[in-house]
Amino acid sequence: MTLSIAFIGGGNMARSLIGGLASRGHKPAALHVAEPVDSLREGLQSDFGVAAYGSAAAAADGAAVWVLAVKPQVMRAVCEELAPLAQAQHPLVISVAAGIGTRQLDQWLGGGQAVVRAMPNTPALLGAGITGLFANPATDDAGRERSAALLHAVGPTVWIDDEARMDAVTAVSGSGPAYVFLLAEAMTAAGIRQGLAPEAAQALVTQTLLGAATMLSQLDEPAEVLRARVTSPGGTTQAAIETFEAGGFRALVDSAIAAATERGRQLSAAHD
Ligand SMILES: NC(=O)C1=CN([C@@H]2O[C@H](COP(=O)(O)OP(=O)(O)OC[C@H]3O[C@@H](n4cnc5c(N)ncnc54)[C@H](OP(=O)(O)O)[C@@H]3O)[C@@H](O)[C@H]2O)C=CC1
Ligand SMILES: O=C(O)[C@@H]1CCC=N1
Repeated sequence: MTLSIAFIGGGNMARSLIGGLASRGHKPAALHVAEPVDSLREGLQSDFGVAAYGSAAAAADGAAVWVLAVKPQVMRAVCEELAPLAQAQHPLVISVAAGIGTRQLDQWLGGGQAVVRAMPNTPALLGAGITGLFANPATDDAGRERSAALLHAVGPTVWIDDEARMDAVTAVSGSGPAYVFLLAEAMTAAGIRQGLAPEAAQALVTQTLLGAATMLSQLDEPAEVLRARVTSPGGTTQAAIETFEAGGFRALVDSAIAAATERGRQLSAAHD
């Protein structure tokens, strides 16, 4: 029997997960979504054939797994609305929200719930995501296996032992695709400034990022070694890398990831 899964919130992240699950053969009728925005709800229905609802309780009622995919700022209100149903049905609850902790989620849902915190990323849409997972003590082995299997449909999963580290997972891989897209934007604009046609610049940048990421994932060699192989002494790459280093590239990346990690902590504290 296909597992019935209710997504509460049908925005960017839910769409990526639903798209990934649907394309990997999960029965669309077993995927329920609650989403207040008409256009998003209708789009999910027409694109993936899921059952879409305007209210969280209608989507969640009877589902074995609830995936909470609303913004952190509305999570408390959503959980408190769902608490009576959670107490009656005790689903496996998986939250993908940045910052919000399992203790908070459990408390807002009325207590005694199996709660898994998951941090996926949008490449899940193409089955190319990665998800960090943390389970609260009320989650049994079956619940851990079930949540890992669900997220594994859209990419590899990594269990994180210390929940505090989930903010670092969020900062590195949850937000990470946006950093790569920013790099793509900047490289494309720079290529155009050097005289390339926009379509050519975009094609060159996209395939370069894909090729480099494929090398990182398929060759058992560290980034540093792969970089050295591109960098001929006194050549073009060296000129670029020296410019990056002189501009404080590594320190900037470090500060950006520290800021994202800290924002996760703040989101938790703000909703305690
Ligand atoms: N986007 C990403 O790359 C990632 C996001 N996340 C996490 O996923 C969560 C969702 O993010 P994202 O998808 O980007 O956000 P979105 O705003 O795109 O999606 C959230 C959706 O939930 C809807 N919503 C609000 N209240 C309710 C409710 N009571 N019941 C059902 N749906 C409701 C929102 O409607 P409305 O706009 O009207 O409020 C919105 O359409 C966040 O907690 C985020 O931290 C995690 C990993 C990666
Ligand atoms: O920006 C955010 O807060 C969410 C969490 C990770 C990616 N997007």
